[in-house]
Amino acid sequence: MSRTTRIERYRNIGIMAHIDAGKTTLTERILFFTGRIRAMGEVHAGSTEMDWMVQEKQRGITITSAATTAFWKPMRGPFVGTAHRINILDTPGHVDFTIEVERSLRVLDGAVAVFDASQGVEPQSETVWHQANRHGVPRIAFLNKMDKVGADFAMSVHSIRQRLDANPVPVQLPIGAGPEFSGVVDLLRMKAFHFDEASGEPSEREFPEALRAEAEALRLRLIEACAEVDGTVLRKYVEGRLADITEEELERALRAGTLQRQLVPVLCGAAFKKKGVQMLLDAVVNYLPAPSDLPAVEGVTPDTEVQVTRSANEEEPVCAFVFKLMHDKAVGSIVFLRVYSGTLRTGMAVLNPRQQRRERVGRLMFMHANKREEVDEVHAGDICAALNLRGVRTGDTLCALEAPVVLESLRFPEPVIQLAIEARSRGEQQKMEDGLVRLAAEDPSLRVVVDPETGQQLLSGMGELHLEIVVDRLRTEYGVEARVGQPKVAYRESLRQKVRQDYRHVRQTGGPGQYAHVVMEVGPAPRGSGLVFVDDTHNGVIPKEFIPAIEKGVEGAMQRGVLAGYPVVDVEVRLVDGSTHVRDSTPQAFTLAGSLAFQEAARRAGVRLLEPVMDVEVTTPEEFLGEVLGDLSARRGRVRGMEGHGTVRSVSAQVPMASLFGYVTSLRGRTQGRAMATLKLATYEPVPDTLQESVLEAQQ
Ligand SMILES: Nc1nc2c(ncn2[C@@H]2O[C@H](COP(=O)(O)OP(=O)(O)OP(=O)(O)O)[C@@H](O)[C@H]2O)c(=O)[nH]1
Repeated sequence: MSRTTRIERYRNIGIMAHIDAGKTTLTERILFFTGRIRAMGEVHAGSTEMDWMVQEKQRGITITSAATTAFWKPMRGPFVGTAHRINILDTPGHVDFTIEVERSLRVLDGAVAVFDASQGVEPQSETVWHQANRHGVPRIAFLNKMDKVGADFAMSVHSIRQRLDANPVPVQLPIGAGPEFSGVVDLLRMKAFHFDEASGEPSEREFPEALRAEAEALRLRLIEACAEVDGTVLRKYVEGRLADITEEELERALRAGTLQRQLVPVLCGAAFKKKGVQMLLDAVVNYLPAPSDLPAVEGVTPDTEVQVTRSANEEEPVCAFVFKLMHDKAVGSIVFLRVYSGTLRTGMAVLNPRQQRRERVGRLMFMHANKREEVDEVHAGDICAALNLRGVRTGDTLCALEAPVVLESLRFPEPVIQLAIEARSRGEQQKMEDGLVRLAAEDPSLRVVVDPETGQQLLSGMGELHLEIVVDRLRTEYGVEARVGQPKVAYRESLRQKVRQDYRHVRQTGGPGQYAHVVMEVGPAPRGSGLVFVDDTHNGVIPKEFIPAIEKGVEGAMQRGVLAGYPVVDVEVRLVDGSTHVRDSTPQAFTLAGSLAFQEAARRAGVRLLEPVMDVEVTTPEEFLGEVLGDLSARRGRVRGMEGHGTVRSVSAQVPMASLFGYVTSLRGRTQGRAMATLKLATYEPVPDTLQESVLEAQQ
């Protein structure tokens, strides 16, 4: 079966937004209008198609980004009447699930940024927006909830410009706002459309003269933005021939400007009322890129690390990226793939260079929320799922055997909190371990290690909600009722100063002996550098084959921690001297020597704890501002900024994670549920010495 839709007619998009801006509702409406589902699910009733995991239904928030496919024929614009395949990745808005956003942004080609038109840009939208900038994702903006009291189109556009430092270009102007919201003016065509109350269907109506001046002004702004990217529009604009500028020219310029990320077309509507959704679909096709519009992806060859590219073409050797794993009771492990080049067929052998494994491609399918459509092959541009790829991990590349390539992996966020859990019985122990292995494979922002002292499993993750959901999934999906400790801060350890360490590991108790001797300088390295290991030995005092063994030993010791079992970070180790024994020196002996030498050095250098410090953004009604500020300072918080419009204030502060447990709940309590907060990792800072003592005592 060859491909059914040409690659130029693909749009791989994500829908990104602040919690509650209406992503899930919008996605449901898109699926409705594109004919994939008949009855629209309502988020409240817990019956939507995309939010299908049990926890999602209970919590009404989107945890997993599900992928789904829809077909759309634009009603206007350059592609009018041609069927386009839109692959949609739903992305959660909660900051605890940033890995989900990150992996979606990694594989999608364009995005719709949804905002609540009564709020404008909210803190979480800023985070996601910057993530999208980092990935170079072209965007269009949808100002949702225009029907809500307080909806303000101009304020929202302004906040996109101010807070996101973007270039928003309205292509529509709403007719009415709040309960009076009834339609839009299309600024390219200068025509007015009315949305049917029941069906949301747009139909042309008489131009509202009261909006004429505002519409003209916005159209001029649109033309100016287009003139910056398109020569023809520029010429006509400069010559004052505004009336000669055609709809086609504006469409072309808007598309080019969006693809080059010079501008962001802005549309509006009310997803809940089905208003504006079809026009948004037109804009997705008209302004967002097809895979073939984008530069070829870059990767490196596995051994020689030579740069190579793969373009969105099915004749090229196959290359696909694993962006997500999911475990399914019925079919086992589901691997989500974005195919960048070539064709992947059932039964074909492919290479996974990072794991140095060959894999045979099993069943292939397209996903629609939790339903599946099996296919024999998938092509460049597709987003699909594959079964029975056993050795695969998130961030891996799958490629043709004869043309190996590794694409850049995903960035995994740092965990900030830790939770000890324990099975209630021996019988459950194994079940719990299996469950955790699977959950950690699905979610690379979850780390699981065994505490060597207590034998408990230690989970670390992005926040309280994140770990709460993991424990919940253990119960519902794996039937394990675990005993759960209090959440704790995921500290790190770092060295205070540089020391020289001479370490000789000698063992001669019958049988073959062990001998390894290393001399190294061990000290702190700049933030974020992990382990910098330098071999500075001369004249082969330590043969080259033992060097990686020493590094491995150091790495292991860093992972285990020296002071209180937290990983040691940012270390420079300079191996300067050493010696070997003809018979008794082995890689194992050198690994041990590396590990013990590091531990000894770290103890002498002194270790201090680093604590995660979070960026906290609180949005609160003005009347609670004093209360919120007082509470933040009691939590060792530093307020960094305050702004606000109307009676709402937003405060940004940095607060140590250690004093943030239960913050969101307590904030709600203090403000009658009216203030909201988002937390994300800002940095790691040394714990004050006086506090370090008490943290360590509490550990005992
Ligand atoms: N007034 C109004 N409410 C809307 C509109 N769209 C969505 N909502 C409501 O806003 C709330 C949040 O909608 P969701 O679709 O769950 O938002 P979300 O962004 O997907 O939320 P998360 O999945 O938790 O990130 C729900 O109560 C919706 O009914 C709209 O156009 N107008």
